Amino acid sequence: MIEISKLVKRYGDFTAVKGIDLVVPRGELFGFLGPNGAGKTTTLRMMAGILKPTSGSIRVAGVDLIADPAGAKSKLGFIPDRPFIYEKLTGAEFLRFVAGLYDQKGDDVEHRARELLALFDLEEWRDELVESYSHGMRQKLIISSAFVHRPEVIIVDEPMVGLDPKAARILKDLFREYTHRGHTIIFSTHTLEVAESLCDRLAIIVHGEIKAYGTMSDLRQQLEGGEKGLEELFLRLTGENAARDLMDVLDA
Ligand SMILES: Nc1ncnc2c1ncn2[C@@H]1O[C@H](COP(=O)(O)OP(=O)(O)OP(=O)(O)O)[C@@H](O)[C@H]1O
Repeated sequence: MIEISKLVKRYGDFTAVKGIDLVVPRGELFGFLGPNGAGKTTTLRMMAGILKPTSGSIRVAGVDLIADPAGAKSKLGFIPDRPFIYEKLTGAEFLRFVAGLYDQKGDDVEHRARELLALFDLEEWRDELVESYSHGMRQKLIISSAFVHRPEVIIVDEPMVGLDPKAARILKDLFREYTHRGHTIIFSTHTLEVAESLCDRLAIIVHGEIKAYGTMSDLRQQLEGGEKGLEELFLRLTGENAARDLMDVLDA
């Protein structure tokens, strides 16, 4: 599980994240939604321990990320929105390398790496250098690397970007199975259908603040939305009339 309290991030005079409180329990699949620039990536990167908060606290599986970063990070996997992989490693070597960072090696790691590569149709490419991989293949490899050491919590920034429909479907199934087995996954997405169909609970972030939070039915109640879908709820929170207002300005 992950607990964040009064989390703030300032870049100079600009406050990107304005005191977020959130608890995501064990076994939950949690989604962050929000317009461009809302603060999703900043929040996820702080949760993953790769960006230092200005203030506030983060606990990962009970370990304080600021007081004990190595201890907290040992329980985490992170999938960034822009994958970085060493070009001169093969797919299999990269997975072995990442598992090694978590002090894991041997037959179990090899077995899990093989299964993950097979799941994402990368088996044939396992011994090829990453420099020859397409964007989608790199994305699938980086996703595999977050699962290979079986962390308690996985944090994912826009997981579906660049994946073909088959890989996107596999990833959704993997997320569901992984959380059903008691792990926690937190991800951001712009795909409302993905959020609606996949998340146990979700939060909508606007201008660095959580504006709505809970299950889909909680969100509908908070916004007095009746049976409205996520798209309408989202647009109501984030300003649905932007295009119409622009047309007025353009006098179209
Ligand atoms: N290194 C930085 N220096 C200054 N401002 C930054 C920096 N990184 C992010 N910001 C600002 O913080 C705000 C939040 O950015 P962030 O990337 O977290 O948004 P996001 O919700 O992930 O957006 P998107 O959906 O477009 O990816 C934005 O206004 C952005 O310009």
